[in-house]
Amino acid sequence: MDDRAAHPSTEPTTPPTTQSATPPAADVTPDGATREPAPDATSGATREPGQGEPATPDQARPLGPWAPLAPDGPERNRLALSVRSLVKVFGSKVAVNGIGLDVPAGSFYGLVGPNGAGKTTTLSMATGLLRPTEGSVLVRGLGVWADPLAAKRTLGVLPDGVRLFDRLTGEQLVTYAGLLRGMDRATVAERVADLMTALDLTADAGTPVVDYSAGMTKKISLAAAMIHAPAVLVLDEPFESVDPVSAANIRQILHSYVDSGGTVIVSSHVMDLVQRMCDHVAVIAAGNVLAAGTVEEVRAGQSLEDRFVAMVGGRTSGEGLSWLHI
Ligand SMILES: Nc1ncnc2c1ncn2[C@@H]1O[C@H](COP(=O)(O)OP(=O)(O)OP(=O)(O)O)[C@@H](O)[C@H]1O
Repeated sequence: MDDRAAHPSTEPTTPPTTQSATPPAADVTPDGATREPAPDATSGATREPGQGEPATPDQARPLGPWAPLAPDGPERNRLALSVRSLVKVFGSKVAVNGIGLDVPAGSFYGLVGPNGAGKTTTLSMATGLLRPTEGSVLVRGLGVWADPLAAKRTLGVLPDGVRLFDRLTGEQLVTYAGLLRGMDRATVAERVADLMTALDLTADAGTPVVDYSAGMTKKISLAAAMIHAPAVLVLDEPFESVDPVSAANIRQILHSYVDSGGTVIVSSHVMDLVQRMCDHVAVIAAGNVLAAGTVEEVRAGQSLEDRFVAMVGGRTSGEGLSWLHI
């Protein structure tokens, strides 16, 4: 079944993304607020502890203390994420080469690209985990690097390859993430129980995360990213190592979240999954956006996988490995 058909996006179609010549964002330090951000238990990044009133989980209306963005407002207010001329250089390596992306609010947005394309680097800069060499990022109109505390309040992030406080149990880790977000203990306890059930982790709630399998670790990280019901979820490879039943449950949770007005940005290598699950997609290769828009626009009548291979190239015949043939 086509997941998207069952869960249509709440946002009108937008034209394919174009690069922009917007000048780089100022290299601004946190905005002079009197409170220092607390270390983040789940990602090692800094996050702001104070939050608005926690909301009651309710799939019929927005989950968090954020209002849906007005579909008829100015363009920057209709975008959950807006990336302009983003560059990241590591020594002599240009990992991200002037990327521009517009993610409509209320969309389920896929980011695809070959290994080393720059997806993780882009998402890390978009969520304030990695400082860009150049460029600007707005989350719901708030500058991630100009106004990091305000921008990060609206984000839930599942980073790739970032250490967790894995001596905590799964339950403790997610509880800690909720408390860092300034939520009250009763609400945190309620949501932790809900998340453990939804992600099939209840039986392992008391197990240290260091003893979790790769898939369980992915799921507990996802729970920590969702506990405060953020407006925008940025998930780097959320389905990697996750079993098919858990993956279906997670997809259902994410679709309900999008239906309620939330935005999901997800990176994945599984084209079929992205085609079925997402309503928008961007193809990245060698630090550049090759195509971006609705899934229908980007795949242009082909399967997303065929379109991806045609755009990205790099297929080899496997010749030269004759020694492997038995
Ligand atoms: N800290 C770093 N120092 C040096 N080079 C880096 C660093 N992080 C990433 N790179 C390089 O930047 C490029 C993009 O890496 P990135 O992890 O963003 O790719 P990706 O698209 O997420 O890849 P994959 O699909 O394999 O996860 C790669 O060539 C990588 O080697």
